[in-house]
Amino acid sequence: MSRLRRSMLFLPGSNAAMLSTAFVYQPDSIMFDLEDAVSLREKDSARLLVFHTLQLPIYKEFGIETIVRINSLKTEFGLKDLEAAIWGGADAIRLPKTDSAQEIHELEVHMARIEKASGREVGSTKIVAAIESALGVVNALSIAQSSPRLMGIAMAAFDYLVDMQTQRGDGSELFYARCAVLHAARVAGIDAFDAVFSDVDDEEGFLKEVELIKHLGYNGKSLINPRQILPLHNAYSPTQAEVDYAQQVIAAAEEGEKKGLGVISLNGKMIDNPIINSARRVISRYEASGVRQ
Ligand SMILES: CC(=O)SCCNC(=O)CCNC(=O)[C@H](O)C(C)(C)COP(=O)(O)OP(=O)(O)OC[C@H]1O[C@@H](n2cnc3c(N)ncnc32)[C@H](O)[C@@H]1OP(=O)(O)O
Ligand SMILES: O=C([O-])CC(=O)C(=O)O
Ligand SMILES: [Mg+2]
Repeated sequence: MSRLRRSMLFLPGSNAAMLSTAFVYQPDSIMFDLEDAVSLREKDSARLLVFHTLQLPIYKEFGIETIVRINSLKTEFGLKDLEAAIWGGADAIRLPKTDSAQEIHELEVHMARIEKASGREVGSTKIVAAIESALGVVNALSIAQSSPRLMGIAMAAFDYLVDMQTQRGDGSELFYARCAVLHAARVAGIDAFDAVFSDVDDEEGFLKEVELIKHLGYNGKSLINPRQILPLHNAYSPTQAEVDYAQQVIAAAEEGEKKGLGVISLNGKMIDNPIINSARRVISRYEASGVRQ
């Protein structure tokens, strides 16, 4: 199974206390933000802080993937952010407000140059493209297929909903975009991350949203608060009943194969390849993250 990316925890790159302690919460990925969570007057100091934090061995020791959200390359900060992220050793760059594949191609050229200069293997730094506009949603497939560096695309709901001239409601306002981004990711064979849920005190609302995006097929979600990590990981772990059933399916499939049967039956239900593959996915999720508590 590929790397687990259920939780991607955002934190403001200007917040020294959060930067030095966030590993204790053990998200799958941590995202040092240099874009919208950092004020204009803190852009330079935040970049320096993030550069130094990336070099702390503790994030690697905890197996946490490090991602830097840079400012757009159209701003005066973007290129400096990219230099700091790559020289600092970030695993991936999150490009905000990605509207086209062309923007990823421009980013790649700079990344290759900086990797060469810093002695990093060319191509080793990954990209996550954040989709934050109607144009980005319409272009999601070409964005998702634009580079072998892309490890995922992320739905960014705040800016997207402003562009759509609406706001957060019952989820119907995001349904088309969520599906489009997810389909693009699946066609491209990369991960899909859902949007931030901003009311950190509303655990019930958060879990409802997590159930929806998990059911749609998202790999995980961008988060803004450590209190959201455990409930998310737990929701993504299979239940004991799901694990038991998956084990029965795999045992029945192995038995059927020994007997040379193409189609087998378990408790009166037909078991075929899609069901066996889905059972294998449940088992690998269980092996990676345990059973739901
Ligand atoms: C639209 C966008 O662009 S979203 C992406 C950019 N936004 C962000 O990065 C915001 C990140 N999140 C935050 O800054 C904060 O969680 C807030 C402002 C949302 C809420 O802050 P608080 O109410 O102080 O959170 P809370 O009381 O749960 O904090 C508890 C502890 O977790 C820490 N913490 C909170 N959020 C984070 C975080 N994202 N990463 C790491 N640590 C965090 C706090 O520092 C605090 O630590 P302490 O107990 O050692 O003092
Ligand atoms: O990228 C994200 O997940 C958060 C964000 O900027 C947005 O929703 O506009
Ligand atoms: Mg945004």
